[in-house]
Amino acid sequence: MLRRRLSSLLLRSPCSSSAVASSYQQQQHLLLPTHAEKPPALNLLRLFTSLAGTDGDRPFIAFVLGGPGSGKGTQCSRIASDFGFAHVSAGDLLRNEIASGTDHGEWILEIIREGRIVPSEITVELVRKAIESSSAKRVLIDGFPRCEENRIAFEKITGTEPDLVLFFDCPEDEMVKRLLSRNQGRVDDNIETIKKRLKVFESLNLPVVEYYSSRGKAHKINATGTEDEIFEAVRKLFSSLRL
Ligand SMILES: Nc1ncnc2c1ncn2[C@@H]1O[C@H](COP(=O)(O)OP(=O)(O)OP(=O)(O)O)[C@@H](O)[C@H]1O
Ligand SMILES: O=c1ccn([C@@H]2O[C@H](COP(=O)(O)O)[C@@H](O)[C@H]2O)c(=O)[nH]1
Ligand SMILES: [Mg+2]
Repeated sequence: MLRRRLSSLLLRSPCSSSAVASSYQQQQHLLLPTHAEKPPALNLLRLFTSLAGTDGDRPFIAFVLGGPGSGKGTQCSRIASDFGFAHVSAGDLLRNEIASGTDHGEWILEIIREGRIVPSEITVELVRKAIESSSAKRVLIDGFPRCEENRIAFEKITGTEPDLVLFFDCPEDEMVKRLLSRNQGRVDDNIETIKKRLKVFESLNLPVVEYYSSRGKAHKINATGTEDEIFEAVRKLFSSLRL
């Protein structure tokens, strides 16, 4: 019974459970996975090894959000080296799944190629495992949660909330310019996919930032200017934290 209830919670299409998502679906339904894209079955019970109960011991968790190309990865590397954080990039975890030829790899690749969001039962599990296997006392989660449904699933499954949410605020034209000159061979760094990622960002990622803003957890950083200039603002914020 419990298992059935939890399965229905987790196996819903990504970001289709909230009011935000359903209005988004009406506008942008082509960007969402179809029923046929339901992932191969996972051992759902494994997902309920939560971080809850270890709350006192759990690391300080910072979610790092921002549009595609806003500089999340670049700034996370610098925070990691200057402030002793482990850097967990949800996008990298998914790309590792593709590269290591897992059961879900091809299916994940298609979703990324189309700029859509991988279902929570995949990403929450990857992120949770990465946090649990890290010995760091401070962890940056880069590029997750991507939508309200991701956020709710993470909080339910891990029994915890982030301590801090960093939001890199960058104009669209600057993000597009950066992505088109990134040159890392990513399947999603082409103008068609970038346009889709920007729509997903605005419709689905931003509500997560708004949610955490309303809880007083989100800190907006102006992500224009040089990497050094942006890091100065980041450094100020992290220096003011009691970590
Ligand atoms: N302040 C900056 N000015 C100019 N270019 C930058 C700046 N910060 C990062 N870049 C470059 O822009 C590109 C995108 O940066 P980065 O990979 O850090 O973004 P991201 O937010 O992680 O993107 P994605 O969501 O696609 O993973 C990279 O080539 C990076 O070197
Ligand atoms: O939580 C996540 C994180 C990422 N994705 C998918 O991966 C790509 C690339 O992510 P980056 O953070 O830009 O590296 C993203 O566009 C999504 O398709 C995801 O679904 N869920
Ligand atoms: Mg990145």
